Amino acid sequence: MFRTARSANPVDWSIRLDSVSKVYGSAKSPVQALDAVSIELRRGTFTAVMGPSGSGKSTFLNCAAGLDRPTSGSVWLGDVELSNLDEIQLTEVRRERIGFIFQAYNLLGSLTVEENVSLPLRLADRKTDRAFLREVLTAVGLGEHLKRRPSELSGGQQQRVAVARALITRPDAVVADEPTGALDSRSSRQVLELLRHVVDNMGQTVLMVTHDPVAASYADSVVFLADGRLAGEMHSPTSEQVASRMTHLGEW
Ligand SMILES: Nc1ncnc2c1ncn2[C@@H]1O[C@H](COP(=O)(O)OP(=O)(O)OP(=O)(O)O)[C@@H](O)[C@H]1O
Repeated sequence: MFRTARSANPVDWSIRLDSVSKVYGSAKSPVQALDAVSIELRRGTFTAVMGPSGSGKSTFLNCAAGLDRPTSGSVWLGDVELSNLDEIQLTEVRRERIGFIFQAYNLLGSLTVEENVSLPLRLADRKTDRAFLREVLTAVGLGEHLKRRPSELSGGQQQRVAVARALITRPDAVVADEPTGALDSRSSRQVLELLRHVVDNMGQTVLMVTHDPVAASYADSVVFLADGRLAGEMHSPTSEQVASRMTHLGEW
């Protein structure tokens, strides 16, 4: 249903939030995790989300990627409004149109590199395009390790498998929650350069939550959150500028 609408009516943004609020907890003691956040992430751009602890970054990412439903407001993935979807449709959208990268890699230990990467296609009952699989594995620098299992790879290599897995469905957007949080600085740099590469050379849209100003400096723009609200945006950021802005936002 949504596929037809997408091709008939292309839109500029990959992800769009219109006045999204999220309230957790009970009516007696509500926690306003997001407060009327509106933003448009254009296709083919790399956006980092930063903010003090508890400012709503993960909630923002989860709402943007359909992992959580806003209390009010609307979230669009291309021309599909996620709140109009039932749980089955939302699961399908997440599986086929969004690539996920988490801090803990979340690979399946019993599967090889190749099997981990093609798993989203098998789950969606889609045929694996061998040429694209090879292209993606080469892009992440793992073309020589197809038959290895995650335990035989370094943390950085495992995260690059996770990046390949996120790309294999050719999603509308890739969302990454602290993708370098568990990596040393060299492996972090490789993963960030890879995310930059998929934006610049594969036209992907990337949304990344991070605590690290150096990681944020790889993005085209940084969105700052404070107390669940948008607290500014920085284009072509340097790590020094990001660190300085964060210091002004409070403890982080
Ligand atoms: N499931 C939940 N139930 C109740 N409150 C929640 C829940 N998830 C998040 N919160 C609260 O919502 C607010 C925003 O949380 P969120 O995890 O989005 O912040 P964050 O910026 O990602 O934090 P951190 O940097 O520490 O990971 C916090 O006050 C948090 O305690």
